[in-house]
Amino acid sequence: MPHDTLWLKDATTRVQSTALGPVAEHRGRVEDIADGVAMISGLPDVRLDELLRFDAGAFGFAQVLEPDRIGCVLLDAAHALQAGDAVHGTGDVVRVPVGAGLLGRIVDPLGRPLDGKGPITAEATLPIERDAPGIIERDLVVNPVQTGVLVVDTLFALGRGQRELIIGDPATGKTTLAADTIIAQRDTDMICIYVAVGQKTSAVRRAVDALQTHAAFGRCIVVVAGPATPPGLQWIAPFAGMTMAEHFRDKGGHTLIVIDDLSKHAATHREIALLTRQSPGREAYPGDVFYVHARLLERAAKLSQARGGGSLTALPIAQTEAGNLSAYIPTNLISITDGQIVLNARLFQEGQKPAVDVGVSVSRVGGKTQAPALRDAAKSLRLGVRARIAARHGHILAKRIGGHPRILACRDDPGQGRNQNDQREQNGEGGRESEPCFRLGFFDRWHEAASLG
Ligand SMILES: Nc1ncnc2c1ncn2[C@@H]1O[C@H](COP(=O)(O)OP(=O)(O)OP(=O)(O)O)[C@@H](O)[C@H]1O
Repeated sequence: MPHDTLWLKDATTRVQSTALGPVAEHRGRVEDIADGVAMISGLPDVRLDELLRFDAGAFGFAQVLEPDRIGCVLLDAAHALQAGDAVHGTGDVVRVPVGAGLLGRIVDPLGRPLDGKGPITAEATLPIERDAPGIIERDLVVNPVQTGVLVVDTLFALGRGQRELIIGDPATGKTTLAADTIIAQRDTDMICIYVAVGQKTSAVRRAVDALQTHAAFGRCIVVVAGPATPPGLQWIAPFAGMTMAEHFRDKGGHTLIVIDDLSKHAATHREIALLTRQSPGREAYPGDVFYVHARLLERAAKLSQARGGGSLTALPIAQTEAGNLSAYIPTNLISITDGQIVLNARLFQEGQKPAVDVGVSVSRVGGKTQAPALRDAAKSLRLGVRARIAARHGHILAKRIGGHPRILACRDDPGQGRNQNDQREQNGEGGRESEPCFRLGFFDRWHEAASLG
């Protein structure tokens, strides 16, 4: 058959197989745009978290659905957008590339390279929001994660699949502790993901330099959402990092994710919530901030053998102000995680580095990964250190004396201790019992209180 006839046949087949009927398409309209958030009308079928495409080429995702409009969080800079621009729903959610092609790379939360080393070769693209493994799919945390930091590995051991919070005031060595942990994995089968949310570029550079200097970068992925990036990108960064980590975990591998830090992520969540006019709650955070972090960290897990036996260990970082662990976000994160390593600004200033506060740090599951002899030694060491701290700072300890539980307090100042040495008695069960059930005494020195037992 001559060439021109072949072409005609091919073209005819293509035209016949093309649907040329009318196509209905919803086009929304930007009503208002400011500070990385756009309010959009005219897209009634859009679903929560759906990826939206603007005619100018930018993307965002639906964060708030109201009857007549949508709060869309932008993933690109807003300067090319304005009120009146057309918007389309994509029917998809935000996805990130995953796979070994990301190792040794610095990317943004959408997996776009930031290191100038060319495009990423992805094995797949997966949604940033995925369900956490269910109870049947999980296994016990039994394998250790060595951090290379003696005080952590002995007193607050970590296990694969654990979630351990690193918390402390600004510049107390939180990032350094996390970076040391990543460096300690360089000769193991652990893949590490470092997610920097709203961190200064110089701090991220320092962490990356440390990883490169110690030859640990080849097994790492660094996800960076700097303070100058749109709030939407900062918001998705921990979720994107989790998806990248889960890919290796689901193939039976072992991964460690460091999220630096969730206090800044919570602040971004608050900023977006206020801009989309959601009701503020405690400290002006919206009511769902606990759920956001719980559903994120719940994705860290040790999987059962039936699911491949992989693990995802999470080291989220949080910042405190003046050592206040009872602020809203720190208490949320402490209750979500399996323990916390508290870095103390005073210890740091005294030159103790890492400035781990043994008195208030804890690892709730990692002890099971230690050899029994080491676990016992660590327990008595912890108690000894805490007793000394109590003696120095007047902490209160509970103790059973003569069959009755008593609360003992020690004071640094001998005079003050003596003055308050009146034993106050408190009847149990609302005063119905005649025998005193608790006694509160103040003692000058810890050994005085301890000797009562
Ligand atoms: N174990 C350590 N030994 C020596 N120097 C340390 C140690 N830990 C931290 N530092 C130093 O303390 C400074 C602050 O450390 P780092 O950036 O890790 O703190 P951070 O708590 O993460 O700070 P930020 O709150 O700004 O994120 C850095 O200059 C770092 O080099």
